[in-house]
Amino acid sequence: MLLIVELLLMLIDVTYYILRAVVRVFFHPRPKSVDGELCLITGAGGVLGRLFALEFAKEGARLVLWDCDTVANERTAQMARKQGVEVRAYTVDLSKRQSVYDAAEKVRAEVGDVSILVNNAGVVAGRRLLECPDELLERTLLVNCHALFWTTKAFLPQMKVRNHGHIVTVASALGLFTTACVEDYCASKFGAVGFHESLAHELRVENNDGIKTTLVCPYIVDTGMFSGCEIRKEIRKLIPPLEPLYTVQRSMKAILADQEMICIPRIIYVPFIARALLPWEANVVVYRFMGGDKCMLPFIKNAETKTSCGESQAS
Ligand SMILES: NC(=O)C1=CN([C@@H]2O[C@H](COP(=O)(O)OP(=O)(O)OC[C@H]3O[C@@H](n4cnc5c(N)ncnc54)[C@H](OP(=O)(O)O)[C@@H]3O)[C@@H](O)[C@H]2O)C=CC1
Ligand SMILES: CC1=C(/C=C/C(C)=C/C=C/C(C)=C/C=O)C(C)(C)CCC1
Repeated sequence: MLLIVELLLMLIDVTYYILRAVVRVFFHPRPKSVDGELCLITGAGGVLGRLFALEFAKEGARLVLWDCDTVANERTAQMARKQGVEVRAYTVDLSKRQSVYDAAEKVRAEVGDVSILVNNAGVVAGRRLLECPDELLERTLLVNCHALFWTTKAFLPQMKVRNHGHIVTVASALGLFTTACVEDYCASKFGAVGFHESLAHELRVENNDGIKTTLVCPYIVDTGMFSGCEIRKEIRKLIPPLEPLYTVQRSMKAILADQEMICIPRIIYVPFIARALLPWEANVVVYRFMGGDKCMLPFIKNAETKTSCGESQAS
């Protein structure tokens, strides 16, 4: 009897959450305030990181900016200060666990407890697997995936004490489905998605419901990180690369609405669902038709591969 009652209650909840998600497509819930919150953004010297910093500054958040590129990070800090908020910039190499823990200790001592963590930094090797130095492949995993563990371990304890906070993971559409020649990147972003989801479950199971999580999965963004990557011409018109500002503004809407996940644009949910529903070969023929199978070839050909922390190296 109890089982049947619980089953019915569960079905009512499922229906409620589906309807709520549909309604929220048309009517956005009121955004929460982050005024005065301490927000840490990784990769803040990069394109999306800088825009996240400026958007959070607009909302009145105090900022802690992390990047391995000191000059670019400081530039972001200067731009954000113009919005009248307190900003501290730190040079951190996210591929080194100790660098993350040391910087986190400094932040706690010099600024205070972080309540919003935006894990945004990311890299890609941009070479064919068999031609890529092991260190470059390893770096992708360290920065895009392992660093999430260290930043979260560093800042979650203080969020738990107050049962208040927000952890944002900037993953990728390539954390939900895959394409050729970006094995390092897909593995790291699938890892990021798995990490994020498990953490979200843990927070609920432990009743830390004041700590919110948001997973951001964008399609190609015009930041230069994947320059050359393109799909079939006719389909490109339907799904063009995203504008960086649009991507960050859509992400901000989701974050401020405490939305658990966002695919940008929404059409990206389709290949994500198709990957799970269709046989592998069926997905392959769709990818081939849309030019999704070879979309990275011009990118890896083109790529002047960046090595860790601002240096450059021709491929
Ligand atoms: N651009 C795109 O098409 C998409 C991007 N994304 C994700 O969005 C996020 C931001 O990307 P985007 O703004 O385009 O990329 P950028 O390269 O512009 O920014 C990434 C920033 O992270 C920094 N960074 C790299 N390695 C480290 C490290 N070891 N320690 C500290 N900082 C580091 C980079 O520094 P440096 O320049 O010195 O390497 C750079 O400033 C990434 O996670 C990316 O995977 C998701 C979907 C699509
Ligand atoms: C594979 C594939 C596609 C192309 C996806 C691309 C090109 C994704 C690029 C994502 C990037 C660059 C993410 C960075 O984090 C389509 C045509 C959408 C649908 C069919 C399957």
